[in-house]
Amino acid sequence: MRVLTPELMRQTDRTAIEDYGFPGLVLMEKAAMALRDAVRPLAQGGALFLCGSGNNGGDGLAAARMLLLEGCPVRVALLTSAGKLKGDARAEYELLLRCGGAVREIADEAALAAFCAGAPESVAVDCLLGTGLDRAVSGLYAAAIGWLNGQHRPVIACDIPSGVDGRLGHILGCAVRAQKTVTFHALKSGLCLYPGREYAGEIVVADIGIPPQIHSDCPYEQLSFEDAAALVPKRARDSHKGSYGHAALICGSAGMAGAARLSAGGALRSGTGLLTLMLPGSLLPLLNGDPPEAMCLALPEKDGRIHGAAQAALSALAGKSAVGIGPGLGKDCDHFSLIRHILEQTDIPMLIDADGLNALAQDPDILRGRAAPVVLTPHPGEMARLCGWKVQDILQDPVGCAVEFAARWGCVVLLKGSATVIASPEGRVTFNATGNPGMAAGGSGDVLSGVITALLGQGLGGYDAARLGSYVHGAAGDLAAREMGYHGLTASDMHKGLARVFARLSGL
Ligand SMILES: NC(=O)C1=CN([C@@H]2O[C@H](COP(=O)(O)OP(=O)(O)OC[C@H]3O[C@@H](n4cnc5c(N)ncnc54)[C@H](O)[C@@H]3O)[C@@H](O)[C@H]2O)[C@H](O)CC1
Ligand SMILES: [K+]
Repeated sequence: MRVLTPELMRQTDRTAIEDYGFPGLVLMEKAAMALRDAVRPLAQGGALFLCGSGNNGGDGLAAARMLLLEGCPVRVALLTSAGKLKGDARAEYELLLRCGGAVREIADEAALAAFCAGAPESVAVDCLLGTGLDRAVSGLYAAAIGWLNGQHRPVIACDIPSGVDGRLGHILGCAVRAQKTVTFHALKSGLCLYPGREYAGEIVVADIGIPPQIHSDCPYEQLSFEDAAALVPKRARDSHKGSYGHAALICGSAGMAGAARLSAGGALRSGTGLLTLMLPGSLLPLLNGDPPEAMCLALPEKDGRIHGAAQAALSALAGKSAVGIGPGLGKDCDHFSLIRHILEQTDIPMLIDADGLNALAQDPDILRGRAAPVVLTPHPGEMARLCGWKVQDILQDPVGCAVEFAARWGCVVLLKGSATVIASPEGRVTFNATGNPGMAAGGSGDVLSGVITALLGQGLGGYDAARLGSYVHGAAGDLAAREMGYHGLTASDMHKGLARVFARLSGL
């Protein structure tokens, strides 16, 4: 599913109008119909529209007319003088008046308060600001947003909740908290990132007739269920365990044997044909053959951590189809050399997580020039150590950070967060839409490492393994949360969820 920035949306709009000859008013009418359809079921007691000075307001004026003509009581406030309306918004204003509607021009906060006081309508519609938002909201618009957020009837947002930056999802001053957002033609990146995503409520993407081929090369996307299903490795009836790869996980240390088990469960529930855990030998009695499906190999260790193990690991990696390194590894000065040896001396697709990333941060230059896929799965703190950005700056612009690092070092970056983003070396970006706050707990990332390593081992490219892995991991957490809730959800609960998600994606 495509995701656009406001800038790309404006270009798309312009191409549809100027190159294809779509009248702008036709697009606005289609947008208004989709908005009307979302408002209608809630408008038994009438609908109150708050409209701004641009085309977002124009959509609202058109939707108000459509509902009025259906017999629905509507009241419309315009937060500018009608004389200042331009183009299609002006045309919609005149149509509304000719169809018997009334529009109250609101010049100040007192007029707004008088208009809104005791409003009888059962739904409010936010058509104040859309993709044209270009500065922090203040004054009259801020008062209107404050009123919408302070009252109890549901709010439907037109295109994007007013005050949410359509690109980065930031709140510019203040923003509308909507129950539902009807967005046009494509998702906007600001609706995929927090806090914008939360302010939007349920999101509906409405087709307004713009040909899909315009900007079909747009680099941003979000996996729908169907997109994810198409990426799942297919299984032929006449296949065997060798057909689905042999994944290796280099993981675990004294006190963190559980990470190895969690990661192993992630790989085993994601279709790997075979799995070998490579661990400090002292951990083997602790694991005690659990999980039974995994083979175990003891690596040299020091103080409970893998140490001096490069040669042993390299020979054990012969014949493996993917390697994941990091879960529960602990910090050891020797890990950097282990990672460098694997990067330089194998062509096995590789995932690096957790303390593997902290080791890599010593010199990410060792990533350069590797032909086989490398997937990094940092959280913002690990990302900061890797790239030198401040955590705060990464949180402000996770896409910019992930894209820059992925392009610079030729790897796939899966930057974790409430909205995980995955960037490819070529500049493609997937926003992950699955997952929930219950997954913000220790061990969740270990499971993800296992999932992605298993997918790499089954032949998926780095970008597809990371984005499908992120999708199924989040969806497994969502399934588990239905049973366990957010507070009681543990990483182990996600293993069975993974199996169920893959079953659904495979049509079973
Ligand atoms: N293909 C489409 O996407 C279509 C989109 N439509 C709708 O049009 C808006 C975008 O319209 P635009 O006129 O470009 O911008 P806005 O209506 O969002 O607002 C512009 C208006 O507001 C002023 N402004 C900007 N920031 C602020 C602020 N903080 N406070 C007050 N005023 C502000 C700015 O100066 C302009 O005057 C899109 O979202 C869709 O809803 C079409 O109708 C159909 C096709
Ligand atoms: K809006």
